[in-house]
Amino acid sequence: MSEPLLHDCQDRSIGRWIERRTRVRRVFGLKFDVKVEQRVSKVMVRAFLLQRGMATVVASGVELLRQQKVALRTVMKRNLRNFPLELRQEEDIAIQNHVLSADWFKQSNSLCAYLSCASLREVDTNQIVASVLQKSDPEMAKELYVPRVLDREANMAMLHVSSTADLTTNSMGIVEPDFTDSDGKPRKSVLEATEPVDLLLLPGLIFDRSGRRCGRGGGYYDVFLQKYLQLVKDKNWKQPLLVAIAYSVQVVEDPVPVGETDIPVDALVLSSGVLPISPFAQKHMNISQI
Ligand SMILES: Nc1nc2c(c(=O)[nH]1)N(C=O)[C@@H](CNc1ccc(C(=O)N[C@@H](CCC(=O)O)C(=O)O)cc1)CN2
Ligand SMILES: Nc1ncnc2c1ncn2[C@@H]1O[C@H](COP(=O)(O)OP(=O)(O)OP(=O)(O)O)[C@@H](O)[C@H]1O
Repeated sequence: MSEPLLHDCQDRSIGRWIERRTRVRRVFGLKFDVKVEQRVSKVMVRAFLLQRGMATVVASGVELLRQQKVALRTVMKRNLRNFPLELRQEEDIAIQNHVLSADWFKQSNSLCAYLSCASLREVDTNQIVASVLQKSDPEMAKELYVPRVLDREANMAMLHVSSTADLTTNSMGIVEPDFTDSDGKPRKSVLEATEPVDLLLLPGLIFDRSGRRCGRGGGYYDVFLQKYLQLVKDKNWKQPLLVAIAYSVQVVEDPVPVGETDIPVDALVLSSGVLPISPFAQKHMNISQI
């Protein structure tokens, strides 16, 4: 077998670590002619090999998919850490403006949105959440549901909030609502609601232009979406629009590896504009593709 050369890799993700210096390294018993500016960790090499189907690790099916995702997440978290703050802030503003000015957003009556966590380098949702909760502009007045983790088994609720006073930061640094409102009444939950939601704004770590999504590995959104889409089917409700918002660096060229439980998004909102992907999005978002 010819030995793969790490410096052949032109991926934006891995290319960052390539420089003019050449030296030979042994990783997983293979000899690599590597040009590195930083220490190449085993997980980087594994990501590179897995991406090219050259994995020396014996794994198949579900386990291979899990390893591919772990490797991709490691690379993407590093890319996000290296993404300059000023660019990130510019994209935060542009992305939220695209959402706030879109007809599909203005016309929605209810939505689920995540509450962004700065230390996780998630696309900021504060302007969107503030606009919805402000209630002074009738076009922006909407019912808002936000996630609340229930357990470590990937279960999460989407609970109704009507004010930022309803929110507190949990031990993981994620802002969440209490289970009860200020009157001590249980909050309305999307999975027990009598009305459908129109729109879901989803977080994620890695996306491709076909709408494949890879999250942080908890499975919380995949499980929630599976339950909610089943409810929609059972109740004969209208389909919600699944929209992910992402920084430019989070959209990769190669297909994101996915399994049967991964639910694709209908559209992406990037700093460059809205990218409708599914026929449903093409029909309802009413804009030309970017
Ligand atoms: N803002 C926000 N809220 C959310 C999610 C999310 O992704 N973003 N979730 C979506 O599922 C659920 C919570 N799931 C989470 C899963 C992982 C981590 C996290 O901190 N992950 C670290 C690694 C931690 C570790 O490996 O021990 C990381 O990704 O760096 C946080 C929340 C519900 N609420
Ligand atoms: N609908 C589901 N039912 C049961 N288990 C699931 C479901 N969806 C995902 N899982 C499990 O959850 C774990 C994490 O899944 P995955 O890596 O796809 O999460 P993720 O997409 O990164 O996270 P998230 O959905 O929270 O953004 C996997 O073990 C997966 O099998």
